[in-house]
Amino acid sequence: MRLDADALVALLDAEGVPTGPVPWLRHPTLGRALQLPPGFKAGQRWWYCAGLAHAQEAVSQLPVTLLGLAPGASDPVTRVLDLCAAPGGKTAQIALALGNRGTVLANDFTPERIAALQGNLDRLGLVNVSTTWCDGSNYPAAAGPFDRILVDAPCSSEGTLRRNRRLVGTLRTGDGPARSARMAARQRALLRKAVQLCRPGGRIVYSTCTFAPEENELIVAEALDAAAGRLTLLPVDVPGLRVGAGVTRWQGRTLDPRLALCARLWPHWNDTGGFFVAVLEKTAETGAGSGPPAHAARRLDLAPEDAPWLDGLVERYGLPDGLRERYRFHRQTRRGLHLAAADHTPPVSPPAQGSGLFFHRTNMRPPKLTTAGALLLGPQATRNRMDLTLPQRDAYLRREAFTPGPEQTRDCRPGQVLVRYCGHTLGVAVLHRSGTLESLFPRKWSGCTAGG
Ligand SMILES: C[S@@+](CC[C@H](N)C(=O)[O-])C[C@H]1O[C@@H](n2cnc3c(N)ncnc32)[C@H](O)[C@@H]1O
Repeated sequence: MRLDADALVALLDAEGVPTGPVPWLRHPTLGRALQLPPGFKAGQRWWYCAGLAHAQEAVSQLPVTLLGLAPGASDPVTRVLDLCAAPGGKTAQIALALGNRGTVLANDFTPERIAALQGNLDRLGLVNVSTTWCDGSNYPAAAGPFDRILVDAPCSSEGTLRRNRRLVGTLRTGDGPARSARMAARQRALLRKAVQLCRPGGRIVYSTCTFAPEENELIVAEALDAAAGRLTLLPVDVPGLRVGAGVTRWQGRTLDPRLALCARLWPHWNDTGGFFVAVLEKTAETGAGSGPPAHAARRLDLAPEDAPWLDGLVERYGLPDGLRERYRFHRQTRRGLHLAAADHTPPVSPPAQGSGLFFHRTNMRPPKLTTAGALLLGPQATRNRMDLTLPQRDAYLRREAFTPGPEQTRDCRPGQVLVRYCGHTLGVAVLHRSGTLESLFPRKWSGCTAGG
């Protein structure tokens, strides 16, 4: 989030949107979360498009809070793998909890879902994430080891029944056990891989949004068995959250009693979706040898021939010196330039789909700062920026052209300018010599056109 909770409450208050606290949800770096009214469509609001905040079901925020991402200096967390990441709500939470620094690898199996994930990361200005496209159960060992791994596994989604009524029909067909068995094979392989990739002393959180023990406790039980005492199940103790114990008897079988430490979230207990979560700590290496080797890092350097692109942007918008110390600028594609956190070190293998944020499109004339780049760098710009009125803001988000007043354009030369509303950057526009302002707000982001 680009706004802290108090500033967001004030903004929502001014728009007549009531909010309440989520008493059990508080993170040392992220602060507190807000409860929005039922059915509220955050994705259509201007502040959402400007990347000021993100909306996510409350219970879905639990796994990341249990990863323990802000431990003391003696146990620094800098490398995190999100093995089943798309569309990226939890990745964003991880990246923000690390203070937009370090290295988060966000992996998924489905390319279209990776594109949605990248869209969320771009909107929120997250520069410490590389995305990878792999079957998580075959994730290359060369990428590890990781301090923390989240396995938010694909599942039969029974816990989403409250907001996904179509599931009722599916559940009535009675093929639940067969579906769970299919899912379980994938979940088992994903958790096994996570155990392999985690460093000794590191932590793995396994979660699903389903109730079936075959997809939950039985998967964790197999991981504990395979680890032969070198994996510890930690209790889930979240003040203010009522948590059910994991099942230890199922279909006439008595299971490992430690499984009671897993957490079941029943919808009627905390007014949330249904959820399952287990927190595992790797106490020593589980396989033969001394553990996964340190990964080979990919270089993210700005080629000398690309430096003028950056200089041009700094000049146009009056950006401060020191950007090169703050970010690693680099070219991943012919389309343009990316930037990543200075200490972001993605591995050579698997190759990243994207590292950091695509900020400057250089394959067009004139080149263009992307909207994601504008949202990130805009607050540091000192010229060629323009403040919009409320009707102009909505016209801009609807990609409509309009003519701003002379007092609005005083600070701007014709060409590309940054547009802002209430001090928050919205994106890029072209100020024509005729005085017309042409919106360059991306069509694919215009779920936001309702304004409000
Ligand atoms: C529950 S969703 C993840 C939700 C995500 N963590 C979030 O918070 O937005 C499960 C994801 O796992 C992905 N998936 C399924 N099988 C996979 C596999 N073998 N390897 C990696 N990802 C997989 C699916 O494409 C899906 O995006």
